[in-house]
Amino acid sequence: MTDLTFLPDRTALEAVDLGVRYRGGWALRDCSFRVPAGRVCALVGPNGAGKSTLLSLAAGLRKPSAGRLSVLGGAPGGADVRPRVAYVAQDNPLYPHFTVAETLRLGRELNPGSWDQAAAERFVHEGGAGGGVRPGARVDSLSGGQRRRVALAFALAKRPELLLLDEPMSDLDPLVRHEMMAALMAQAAEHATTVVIASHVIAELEGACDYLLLIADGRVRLAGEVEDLLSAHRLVMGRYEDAGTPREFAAHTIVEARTTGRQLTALVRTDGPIGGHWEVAEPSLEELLLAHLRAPGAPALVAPSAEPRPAGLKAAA
Ligand SMILES: Nc1ncnc2c1ncn2[C@@H]1O[C@H](COP(=O)(O)OP(=O)(O)OP(=O)(O)O)[C@@H](O)[C@H]1O
Repeated sequence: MTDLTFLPDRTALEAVDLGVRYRGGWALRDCSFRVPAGRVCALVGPNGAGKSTLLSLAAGLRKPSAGRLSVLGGAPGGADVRPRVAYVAQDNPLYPHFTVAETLRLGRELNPGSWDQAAAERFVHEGGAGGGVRPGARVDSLSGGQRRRVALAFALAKRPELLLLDEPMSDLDPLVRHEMMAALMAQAAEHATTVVIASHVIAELEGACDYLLLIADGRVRLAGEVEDLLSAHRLVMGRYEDAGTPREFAAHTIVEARTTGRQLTALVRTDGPIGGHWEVAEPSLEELLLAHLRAPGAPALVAPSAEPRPAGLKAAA
């Protein structure tokens, strides 16, 4: 985990009442949250939740229809913020007629102060199990996974303060996926880069991310330190043959309860002990996320570290 002792109060993303409306309706609605700097934040939610919309707002490619978003304390896409942010969209925007070497040369010219050519080349060419990419290869001759590798190299070599990644591993083979995730984590740790990574692959996020933003239907459902969110919940299991809710659960918030035969499994939000005969454990990240995704009516939980501090937004206004 990144040592944050030297980043006491900085904020990477801060949203207050943020909304984006397309023709078909609201893609994001009343979103308020904060992601402190130096975190590796998982951005999770079902298809159509608004994850890509949020990342494109943070990259300055789209304007909010309501509310405000600040990025590294400034306006998204602003002249002082843009050079400090790298964004890898789902479709790997690269120039198709450039070679890989030309693409990296462009990166160096666009980012003269910060570009790390050695890291870019290492990232692109050192493909384990044949995943490396030749410098002379044209971008439009690359496979989807090879193109993704070049796009990630381009973003990492910029040495951004904030790295926004939209489904970065989706078309990579398992070995390259592993290698890329390790490189991302190394970058985050060495340079205290804030990473916001949208992904549906929870196994990939578990262990890598220390912060979580779960959105569903355009609204924030969970936000905060992964550790805090996990410890605010309990997975409760046991035999239960009665109708209705077990009385021991009455003092707690039930996120989701399911019965299989006589076995009841519930995810409960609690800050106190759960009495009775129940087997109680802290959920895994996957159990926490799946229960919330299956229970869209459960109340939202925004941990104190993820609450926006409106003073921080003045800079972006
Ligand atoms: N350019 C657009 N015009 C109109 N509606 C859009 C546009 N882009 C996204 N939407 C709608 O906004 C909502 C959120 O889309 P978004 O792509 O942000 O979701 P997502 O969480 O990234 O989904 P996925 O996991 O499928 O990539 C969806 O209902 C989508 O149909």
